[in-house]
Amino acid sequence: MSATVAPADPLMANANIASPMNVFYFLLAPALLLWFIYWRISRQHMLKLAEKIPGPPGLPLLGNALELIGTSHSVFRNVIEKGKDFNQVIKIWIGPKLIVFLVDPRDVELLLSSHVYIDKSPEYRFFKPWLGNGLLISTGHKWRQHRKLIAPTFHLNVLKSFIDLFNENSRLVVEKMHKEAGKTFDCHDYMSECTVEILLETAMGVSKKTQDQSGFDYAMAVMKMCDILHLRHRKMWLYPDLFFNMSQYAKRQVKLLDTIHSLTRKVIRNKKAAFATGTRGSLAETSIKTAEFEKPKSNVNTSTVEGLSFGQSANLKDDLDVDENDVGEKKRLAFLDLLLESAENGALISDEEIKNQVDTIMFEGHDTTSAAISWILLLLGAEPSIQDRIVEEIDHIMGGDRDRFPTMKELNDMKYLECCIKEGLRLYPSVPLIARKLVEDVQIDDYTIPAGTTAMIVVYQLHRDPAVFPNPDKFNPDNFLPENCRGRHPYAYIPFSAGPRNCIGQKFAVLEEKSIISAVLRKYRIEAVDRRENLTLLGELILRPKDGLRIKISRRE
Ligand code: HEM
Repeated sequence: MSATVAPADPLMANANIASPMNVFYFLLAPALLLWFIYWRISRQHMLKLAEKIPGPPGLPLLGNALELIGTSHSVFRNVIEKGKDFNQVIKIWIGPKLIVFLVDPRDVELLLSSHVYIDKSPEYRFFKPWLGNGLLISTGHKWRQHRKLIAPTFHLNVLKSFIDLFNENSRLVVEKMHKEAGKTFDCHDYMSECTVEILLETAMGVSKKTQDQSGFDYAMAVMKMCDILHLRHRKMWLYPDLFFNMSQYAKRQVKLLDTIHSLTRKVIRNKKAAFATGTRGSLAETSIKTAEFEKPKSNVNTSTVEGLSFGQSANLKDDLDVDENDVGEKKRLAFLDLLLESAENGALISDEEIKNQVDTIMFEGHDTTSAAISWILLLLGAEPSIQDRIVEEIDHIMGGDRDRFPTMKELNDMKYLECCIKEGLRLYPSVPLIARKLVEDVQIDDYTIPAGTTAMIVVYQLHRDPAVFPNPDKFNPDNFLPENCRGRHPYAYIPFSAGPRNCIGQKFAVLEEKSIISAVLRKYRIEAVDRRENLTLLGELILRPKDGLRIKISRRE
């Protein structure tokens, strides 16, 4: 028994001192010190260059982190206020992390038009459990390969086959909203459900009736998931997965992802089953059959269909503007049809990658558009004369028939409505911040921004530059009349980003918005209940107000 008590033998005592644990601790301290010295030296370049960039003073080690602690609203307000103080390039430190904000169109062009600075900032990794290696967050060869594959599935040639489904779902949401007539309600809930269901029936090609889960449940799970991701951005201690996984948020995330992924898994299962029987195209049924889209004469270039070009793509050709002659038969398939066909024909895309892309399109394709449409309904609700002008335009184009639904050509012709949509996205860009990780030093104005920095484009502020948009806070659709756009810097207005990583769904989004808004306005007069100046803005992944967007509707005679 006595042998198990404290060793009397000094040799045994020495053996304990040299136990593996003690050796580990003994070596850990110098290893950490060496690592710290190496880390400091490797950052000399960054620290030296960062010193020259203007920015608010910060605390040792923490930098400006304390200014970014708080509610989502206060953080967004701080970012916008700081931007006003400095106007051009501004740096802040969040602990060891250097962030540079850009709000000048020339600087934004330098970054976004480049094929070098295409990497998303490290915070996008929080999306991984949800979107895997989908288009939004992937980079390098995989991103290029998949972008090339997917971009043509949002070409106008494909979109024209969606018009009846856009119209059918617009009709349904107008019908659903009928029970709200005369009451105050949040229009965002309706728009979320409608935009999810449009995506299911168009890009995914399944019928919403065959999904067990409503578009609304999915949209709500997405919104709560975005809250968690945004919380991780704001709370530094939740950055490392180790700490996040121990928090209550990780458990909530697992449940939300289960709801989200169960919808996307079912979509793929349904579509695969149809595919196996040789069925291509959407499985959804529609009672609306609009007149066939007029096929353009062969010498007409469809690459810039007037009225559907936004920001940079209004002036430059990009991969979304593929000339009709370049688009092979295979590329005319809708999104999920094309992915399944590609997987069948070779190794371009695996099952897991298909799931990632479906999750990405379902998220990017509904949350952005539902926010944009809801903002516009609120803005129009405060401007009866602008509403009347849109309705006049619609009546003029559709011969005063408010019961039938517009063709693709008629949607294209709704130019004033388009100005309103553009103006809505100027004031309330669905994606208010775009972040890139700089993989190389970049010269911007008089400053060299070092590699390793996160470059943050503050779209919200860029769109409110009084030098570009006089009286920038006013809702003024005339800002987008052709004569007022002339000479405007192409990167001064970028709701869909710009350059090689711009939004692949922008034409889809504009057509969908036109279809829904024109359907709502044909039936209802809108009155804004919330005042813009009283709204608490959450500048999260998607720009939205804290308490929804409340309007009233009344039947239009
Ligand atoms: C009003 C509606 C929309 C707005 C304002 C919008 C805006 C944007 C912006 C700003 C980006 C760049 C994000 C970044 O670089 O961090 C983006 C990327 C993207 N968007 Fe949209 N979007 C909209 C609708 C859609 C729709 C309808 C789809 C698909 C159906 C879509 C699919 C995508 C995808 C896949 C990307 C990633 C592209 C890439 O990185 O190559 N978006 N969008």
